[in-house]
Amino acid sequence: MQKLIQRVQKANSLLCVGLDPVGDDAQVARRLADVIDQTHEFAAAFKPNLAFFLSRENGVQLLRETVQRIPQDIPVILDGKFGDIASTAEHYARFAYDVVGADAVTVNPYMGDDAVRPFVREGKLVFVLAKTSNKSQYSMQNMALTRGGSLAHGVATVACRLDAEIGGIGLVVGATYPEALADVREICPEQWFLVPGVGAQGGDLAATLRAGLRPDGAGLLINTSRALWQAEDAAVTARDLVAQMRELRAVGV
Ligand SMILES: O=c1ccn([C@@H]2O[C@H](COP(=O)(O)O)[C@@H](O)[C@H]2O)c(=O)[nH]1
Repeated sequence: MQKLIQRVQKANSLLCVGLDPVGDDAQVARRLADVIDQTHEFAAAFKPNLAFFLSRENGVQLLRETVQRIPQDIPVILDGKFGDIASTAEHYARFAYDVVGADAVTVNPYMGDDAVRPFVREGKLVFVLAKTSNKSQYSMQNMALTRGGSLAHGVATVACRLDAEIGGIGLVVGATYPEALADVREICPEQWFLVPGVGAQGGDLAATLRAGLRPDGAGLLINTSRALWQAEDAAVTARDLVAQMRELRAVGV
């Protein structure tokens, strides 16, 4: 958490650079290095997506090398969407933190809080999927709870209660549903949100910041992956995004 706060302040940025590498092995290694080198100045965090590494031979090695290339003061969020019973989750946690060297993970909380707790460690941050950015999320996440509100609201309530109890919990909330983002912010006023969906998925940056920024102008990590991977000049794309964020934060969106 401290590392994240320091990085956000130092870079004056809320940009999370997503690393979803596609292409043949030689291209991918080169492109990963280029994207990291060109964007790290603007990055509040990096988010490698585990699936894109596991789908290639030597993917774990490539992931470790990728994390090692990222400057040490920039948090790395391993987007694995882990979610299994505690005894198994402990092994995922060891993989993410001890093998890969990540500072944070994403976790699917469907199996309950014992699927989340093993990831909580001193200095680490666990982003729990609450309201995702994909179109079909509504079939699960809009389900009405008997006590009122939706399943997404229920998850947010449990996540920030868990944060109050043990600390180190953030939430994943997509940029594609700003009204839902505002609802989750109301339920969890203090927590950090990892917000994917700006870029290829069409999420609106201004609406996202308006809905989710905390009064201190922080609390959001805005992720974009394909838009940077495919960019002709990733540095320019990252710099422009960060410039927009700074402007919007300065005028209090
Ligand atoms: O709700 C979610 C949770 C995670 N993701 C992941 O974020 C990136 C988004 O990539 P873009 O290319 O910027 O669309 C990707 O790794 C997803 O698996 C998400 O999109 N939505």
